[in-house]
Amino acid sequence: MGLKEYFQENKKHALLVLFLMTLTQVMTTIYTYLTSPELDAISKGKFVLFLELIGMQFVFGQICNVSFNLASVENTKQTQNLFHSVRQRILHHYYQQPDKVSEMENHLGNDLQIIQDSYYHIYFYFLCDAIYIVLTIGTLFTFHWVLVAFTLFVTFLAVLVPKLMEKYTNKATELVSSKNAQFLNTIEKWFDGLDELRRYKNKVVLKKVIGQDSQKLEDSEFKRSKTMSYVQLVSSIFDITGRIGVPLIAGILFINHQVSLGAILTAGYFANGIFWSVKNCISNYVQLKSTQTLRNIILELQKTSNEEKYDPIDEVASIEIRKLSIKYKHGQQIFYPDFSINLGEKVLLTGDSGTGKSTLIKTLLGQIKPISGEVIYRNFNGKVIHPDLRQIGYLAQDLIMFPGTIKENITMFDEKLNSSVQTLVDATQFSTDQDRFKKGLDTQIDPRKNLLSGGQKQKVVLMREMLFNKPVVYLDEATSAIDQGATTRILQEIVKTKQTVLMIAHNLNSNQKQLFDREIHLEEK
Ligand SMILES: Nc1ncnc2c1ncn2[C@@H]1O[C@H](COP(=O)(O)OP(=O)(O)OP(=O)(O)O)[C@@H](O)[C@H]1O
Repeated sequence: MGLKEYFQENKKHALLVLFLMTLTQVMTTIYTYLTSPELDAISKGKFVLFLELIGMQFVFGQICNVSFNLASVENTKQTQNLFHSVRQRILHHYYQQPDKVSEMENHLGNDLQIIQDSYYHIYFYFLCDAIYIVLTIGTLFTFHWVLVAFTLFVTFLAVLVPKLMEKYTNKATELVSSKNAQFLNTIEKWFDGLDELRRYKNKVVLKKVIGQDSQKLEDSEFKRSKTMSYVQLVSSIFDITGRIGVPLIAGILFINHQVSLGAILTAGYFANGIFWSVKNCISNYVQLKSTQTLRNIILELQKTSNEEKYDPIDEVASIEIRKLSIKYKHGQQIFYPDFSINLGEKVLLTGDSGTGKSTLIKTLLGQIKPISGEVIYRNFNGKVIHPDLRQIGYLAQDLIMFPGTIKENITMFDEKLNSSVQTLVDATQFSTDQDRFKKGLDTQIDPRKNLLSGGQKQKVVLMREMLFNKPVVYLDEATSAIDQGATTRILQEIVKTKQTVLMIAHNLNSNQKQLFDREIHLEEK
């Protein structure tokens, strides 16, 4: 992510910014240059010419002022449009490959802010300075070539510095980003359990872990700014040498009658301008380069969002597991018996706690990779297929609710489905629950607050599942908090469908169990 993307966002607009920048610097150069004929005019007693030159200087100064501010505003507009597109693409990436939320937050917040402040914002001033340096060095030629040679020599030395420091500054910026990600990650993990910490009055542990990561983040920020300061220190040495050197050489040339009196003063102004700009360019270049790794990461995130090719989920005719075993990092190996589930079958999965029921479903969903054996999905011809496992209906034990009304949580915000909701309310016996809320199904839900009871949440998510009627559905304790009567009614609805269903449940009575085609019972091995 860099200048290329900046231009691609809106070429015409980017060119306008470049034009306004160049105009600003041309006007600044002329503005400064006019000091020389002004001084020559006044020293020769030509007062009218002197006034005319002052008038011209005023006009050029104003044009410079207007064009600079316009360029700055237009640059912000272009950058913000680009960032909007980048945010959309990053969101798309995480939508397809849901990694950790804190990682996405870090990219969308902190990393984009670093790129904004240390790249696009800086680039604007970097280019302004670079254009100014080229123009003023060119103008120095009109005085004497020795001035140009000296300026180029000092500039060359000054440019070498950031090249040599690049590796260190880049590393320092990366460190800030990774420490920030770690900090957000810690906050996310610990704040989920905030109520529990309050319950046990354990603020100390929270302060300690957050404090440790915050300190690391602070240290990395300090290290980065220390590295940047060293670069600035070295470039200041060249800055002073250049500013004093140019008027000194111009003075010697004046004594030798090779330049006019006005040239000494103007060359001095130019030297100030050039070396001020060179100093800025160097520290800006270091900042620009320091964001390189980060910009590459953001660029990659935007690229990897291409959809993989999957077989449609409605082609699944059977699900088979063979010699499957799973092992968590610090856990025991779990072995599963071979079995297959055919199209439309309703299978109940039971077993003691910890025998690996939830793990099996996660493996069927491709969320966990087995250490041996395989999960095979086949189509109607018995051919192995690779369906998009994210399209399978899945009710995890942790139910996902969204900020919206109860109805929207059932229809997944698709208003066209509103008319089907009432049938589902009857099928899940949600009407008594619904009556407990003043606004019924239009009650707003805040996922962070427990407005709905466990059973009510399960009914809402079950209604969502029934409404979308996915060909394959995995249910993990989806009715565990629902009363027996409603559970029977819901199961009767589920077994009526054509869906292929695998359901984990431990609290079903024998009548409810009989609704299933068969039961697979897992045992500890
Ligand atoms: N993320 C994890 N990391 C390490 N071990 C895990 C993880 N998740 C589950 N386990 C372990 O794997 C084993 C199987 O867990 P799983 O949740 O699949 O069992 P289960 O049969 O669904 O249990 P329950 O009926 O209590 O929900 C357990 O011993 C558990 O401790």
